[in-house]
Amino acid sequence: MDDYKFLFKVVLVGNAGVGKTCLVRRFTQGLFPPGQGATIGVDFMIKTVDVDNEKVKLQIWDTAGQERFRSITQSYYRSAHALILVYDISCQPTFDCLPDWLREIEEYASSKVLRVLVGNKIDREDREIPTHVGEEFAERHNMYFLETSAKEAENVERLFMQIAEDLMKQARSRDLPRYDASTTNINGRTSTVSDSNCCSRFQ
Ligand SMILES: Nc1nc2c(ncn2[C@@H]2O[C@H](COP(=O)(O)OP(=O)(O)OP(=O)(O)O)[C@@H](O)[C@H]2O)c(=O)[nH]1
Repeated sequence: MDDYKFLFKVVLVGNAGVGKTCLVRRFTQGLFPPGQGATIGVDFMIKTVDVDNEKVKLQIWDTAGQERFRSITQSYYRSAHALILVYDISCQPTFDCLPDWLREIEEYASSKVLRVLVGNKIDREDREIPTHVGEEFAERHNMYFLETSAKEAENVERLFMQIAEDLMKQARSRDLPRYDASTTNINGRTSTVSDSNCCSRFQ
């Protein structure tokens, strides 16, 4: 039976090739897929986890990093409870693009969205971005920070579990409205909420 107490929408963004799909696959299926093709548009996977003995369903949206899909992926920001912004610690340009991604997030996502910065591929030996540089960026922009390896399964479980715990805490303290699938529609109105701006997000 598909019973759960909370449903949260988590959206991954970041440059093409930083490992978004691999992070999602690692967490939801426990594998590191060989020869992963680029994501076309948006894909999603579901995983239900236990937090404090409650079932929390995470709907994880994996967006394409390629510029040509940007207008599609932007429409998914709006109803996100959490946004994971990913860069590749061995690829400086993916870090240099972070301010552009933040501008997108500011424009399209709720100001209350939980924002997480992730430096992926820490198994690689050709690191270009030191940990402290990622940390400082995250601190400056009020983001939670973690370095991961989808390949070696490092910190991946921790990343999503931390998000689930934080969102549950917020939901509990702010009495989050019941999630309604129709709220994922960017122009969607729902009868369950009175403020058309907030939908299933935190107030
Ligand atoms: N060494 C290493 N390689 C990784 C890791 N995560 C992903 N990769 C590799 O990076 C490449 C891109 O991974 P994807 O998960 O497809 O990247 P993406 O961010 O989803 O890319 P788009 O779908 O184009 O936006 C693949 O060749 C992966 O095998 C990691 O943690 N370590």
